[in-house]
Amino acid sequence: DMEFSYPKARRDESVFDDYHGHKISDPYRWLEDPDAKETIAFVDAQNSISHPFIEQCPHRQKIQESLTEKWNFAKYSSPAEHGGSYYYYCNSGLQNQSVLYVQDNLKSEPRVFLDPNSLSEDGTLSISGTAFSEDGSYFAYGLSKCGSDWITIQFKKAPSGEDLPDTLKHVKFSSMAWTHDNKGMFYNRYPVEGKSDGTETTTNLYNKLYYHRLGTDQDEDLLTVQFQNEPKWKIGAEVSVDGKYLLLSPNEGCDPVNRLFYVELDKLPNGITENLPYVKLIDNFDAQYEYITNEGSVFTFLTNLNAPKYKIINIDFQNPDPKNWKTLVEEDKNAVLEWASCVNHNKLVLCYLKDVKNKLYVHRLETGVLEAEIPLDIGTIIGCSGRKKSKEIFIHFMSFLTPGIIYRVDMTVDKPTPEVFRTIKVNNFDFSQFEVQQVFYPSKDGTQIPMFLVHKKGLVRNGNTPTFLYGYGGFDISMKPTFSVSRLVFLKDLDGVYALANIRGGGEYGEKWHKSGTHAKKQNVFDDFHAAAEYLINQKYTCPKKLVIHGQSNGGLLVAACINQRPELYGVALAQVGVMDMFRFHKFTIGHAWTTDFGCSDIPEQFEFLKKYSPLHNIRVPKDDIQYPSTLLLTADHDDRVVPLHSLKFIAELQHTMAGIKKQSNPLLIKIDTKAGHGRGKPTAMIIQEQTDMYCFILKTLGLDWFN
Ligand SMILES: O=C([C@@H]1CCCN1C(=O)CCCN1C(=O)NC(c2ccccc2)(c2ccccc2)C1=O)N1CCCC1
Repeated sequence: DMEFSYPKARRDESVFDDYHGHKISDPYRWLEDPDAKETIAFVDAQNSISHPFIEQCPHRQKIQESLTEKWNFAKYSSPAEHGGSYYYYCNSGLQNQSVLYVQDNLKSEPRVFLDPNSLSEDGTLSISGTAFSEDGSYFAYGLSKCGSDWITIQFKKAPSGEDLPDTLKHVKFSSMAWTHDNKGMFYNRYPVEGKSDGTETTTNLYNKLYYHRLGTDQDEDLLTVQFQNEPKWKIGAEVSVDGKYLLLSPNEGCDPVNRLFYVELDKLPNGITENLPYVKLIDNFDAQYEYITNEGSVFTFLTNLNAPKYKIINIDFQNPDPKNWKTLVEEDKNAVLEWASCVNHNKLVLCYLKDVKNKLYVHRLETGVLEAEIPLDIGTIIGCSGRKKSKEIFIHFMSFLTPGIIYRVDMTVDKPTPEVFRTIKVNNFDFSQFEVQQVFYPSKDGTQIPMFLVHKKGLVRNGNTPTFLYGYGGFDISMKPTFSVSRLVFLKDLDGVYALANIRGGGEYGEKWHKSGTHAKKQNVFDDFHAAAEYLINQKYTCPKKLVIHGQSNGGLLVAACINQRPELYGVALAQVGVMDMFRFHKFTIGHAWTTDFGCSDIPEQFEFLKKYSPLHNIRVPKDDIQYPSTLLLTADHDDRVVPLHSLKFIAELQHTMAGIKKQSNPLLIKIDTKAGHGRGKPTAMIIQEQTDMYCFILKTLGLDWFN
């Protein structure tokens, strides 16, 4: 094992903060300025030790070839009908970005409608957000550079694809809502203050809703809604299916809660103007109200009001008092209602998650009565396209060993049955040699936690199989079975086990499950993950040295907190774009929106529970002969969701703490990519490089040979 000499990073012991009487030093505060020469030098110095370690992997070439070859299969989205034409995404296999195609009908010759690959050499320009006008004659799309959350909105005529000159800048976390006269679109902007290319860390406050009239300049756009006394609020905007209402759903963080205001568009004396007058239908953050459809003034919402697993209610805007609200579909205590869609004028398609498996049902809109189940295999619905006026829907199904099946369902019949519209195929991969099982294991407090295991059939449990454990644990986000070709490399070529732990904080069992992994209960998330590792070890799947843990974003925080707490339990830790400084995260970009899960160090009792697990503030030399696992942090210079400073400060503190400690022979490294962001929109070439890097790190640190 190489004895590492880590780059020396200046420790400024003079920097500290007083948190409610606690003096907390922050010696790497200077790393919070991404443009400082010293920070750039630190990044280069770190890359200059992590690159060679990863590049010198003897199997790198074979790994890259194996990943590239398996990645090279055609990927499709469900088709969606707009203005009588059908649109769908397709990636022929190794294209950096998927291409949007249009065809006159489902059988006719497709034409390229929008090919993002033609817009940048290296594929770092990606589509982020799209919206067709009501009659399908205009198409708005957001373009993101290098994976930043900032987008520039541009427009095309549809279905011709002819470019229009309109360009909307300084857009982030935006709705895109057309008025049904096809004359313009509502969208969100943040105030302009300095650099905004995705490498800045400045906070995003005072989100505003504008209306853009097609054919005019952006500086003529109308500032239609803003909340000057609520800097954290973001304004979700939607136009109702009949075009008569603008629905405003302000939210102030990431909790599934929103207020609900509305504007009757055809009652505006002068049409759309600045400072639209809105009616406050629901003026609290007690619950979420997600618009499904409306019949006149009777609106149908998906809500978690007194229903942590969600239900469907009707609110008549003419009789808005909550005592007049009606439940259309009751909460199901045994399944989470994830989304609902109105199709074929009078049907509701409801998608449930039951023990982390999706189920689809059809109900009557008028009565809420169940009409039929749409039969599906065990797996995940990753997409559904169809609108109120559609007579058919397309469902995109996926699971660990199913790359994708797109079904068409005729919604005009009594018993809607899925017919295969398209099957996504992976060439020369024999899925029959693998199996998936779902197990339930007890966490520290006895809570039963679901976990998926994927591995070759006939696996011998000898306690020595390389195992890859993935988790997230927050923000009401559920980790569902999906297909990943890179995972198959691990299963096939390394004879490994892949484990997906559905730990608390996610949405797998609704709002109670989410809440039980937040604020003062965040430790439950880490306990659930430790317990997953212990289960895999006690059941003889693997041993600590062969156990790889991986998490991204909130999952990067999970991995970092877990190796601080139980370094002896894990062999390799991959913490990608993680949140590491729990005292300061709310100061940067959209970090203030995460206090709904994390809390905030400005509040004394919240500082107390953050202090207990904040990765940056809980690094210490493990006791006895225990050392930190082989650790690789990954981040990128255009990540403006979780700014890179989190990972830079964490690796600096970790290397400082363990430098010179003889027993720490496992490498503690970070890789900072350029022209990349938090993850969304990353081009295929960069994804393959990143997966190759991770596998090289795993192979080298697990001392594994490469089989294929
Ligand atoms: O990235 C994150 C967290 C987790 C999920 C979304 N997220 C975010 O930080 C999302 C930030 C931007 N954003 C909102 O603040 N509201 C969303 C939203 C979307 C999905 C879920 C929750 C909020 C929005 C709402 C309405 C209209 C437009 C946008 C949105 O995109 N984290 C990074 C690490 C910790 C949490």
